[in-house]
Amino acid sequence: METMEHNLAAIKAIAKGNNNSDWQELAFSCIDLTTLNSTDTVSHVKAFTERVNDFENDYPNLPNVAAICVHPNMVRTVKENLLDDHVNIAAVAGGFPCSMSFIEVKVKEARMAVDYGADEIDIVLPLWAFLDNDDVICREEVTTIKQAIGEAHLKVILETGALAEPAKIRHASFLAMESGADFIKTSTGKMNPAATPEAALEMCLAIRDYHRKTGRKVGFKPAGGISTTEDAILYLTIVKEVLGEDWLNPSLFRIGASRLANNLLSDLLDEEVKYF
Ligand SMILES: O=C[C@H](O)COP(=O)(O)O
Repeated sequence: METMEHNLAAIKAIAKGNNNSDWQELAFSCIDLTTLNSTDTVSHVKAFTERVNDFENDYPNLPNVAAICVHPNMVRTVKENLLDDHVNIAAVAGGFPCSMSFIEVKVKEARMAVDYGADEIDIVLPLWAFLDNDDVICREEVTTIKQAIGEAHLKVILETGALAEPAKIRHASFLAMESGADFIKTSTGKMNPAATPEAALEMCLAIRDYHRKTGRKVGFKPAGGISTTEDAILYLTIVKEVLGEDWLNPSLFRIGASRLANNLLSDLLDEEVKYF
């Protein structure tokens, strides 16, 4: 633990030096632009998608976000309206945010989201099983959903705020990766604490060790409560220092956030922007 805190202090110092327009642009291009409210409506999600469509024209010198992330019943609306085919559609599924449903329902929900157009599926590791040390159920659920969604990418949310101990975060990371996760993600954004640099560091160390063991590169997605440019640059810096340059792109790094994009844009353009 002492070593980790020491490493994090060093990484935080490096992150301060990384807060420049190149890194801010990179962070922006890795955003999963998220709307996951119980008040989301079809008209809201349509307007949200149209902002992403307009972005290329309005800011031709900037990259667009990596994906739009919505509830599964809103995938169809995004699919029908999204014009930029470089922007993916991500859906939370599998009984998000608590994973308290039947595996048959979770599989069906994830598969339906893909059928309506989702490229990426974000599920929550079944904490009700993990916290009882039932690794078998955790592996079965992740493996079954992964198989059901075919070519779509699977992100597994560990809800690190509920795990707290570094050893549990590491164990959950390995369970998810060994069961086929393409990304591991910190948090749902629906409980506190959400993403923390400590949890991110532990997860990146697990991704590094899993890669050394298997040769497979698993992506990392911090999410939940990330709203400032400084936060985003710190998570990018953790990834760079632990995993290296290969991970510094949207195919291996995402930031899930509902409030970050405007703040990054404001810092990039040096004026207050409320675009999304
Ligand atoms: O998956 C993404 C998170 O739900 C976003 O959380 P946030 O609304 O705190 O940014």
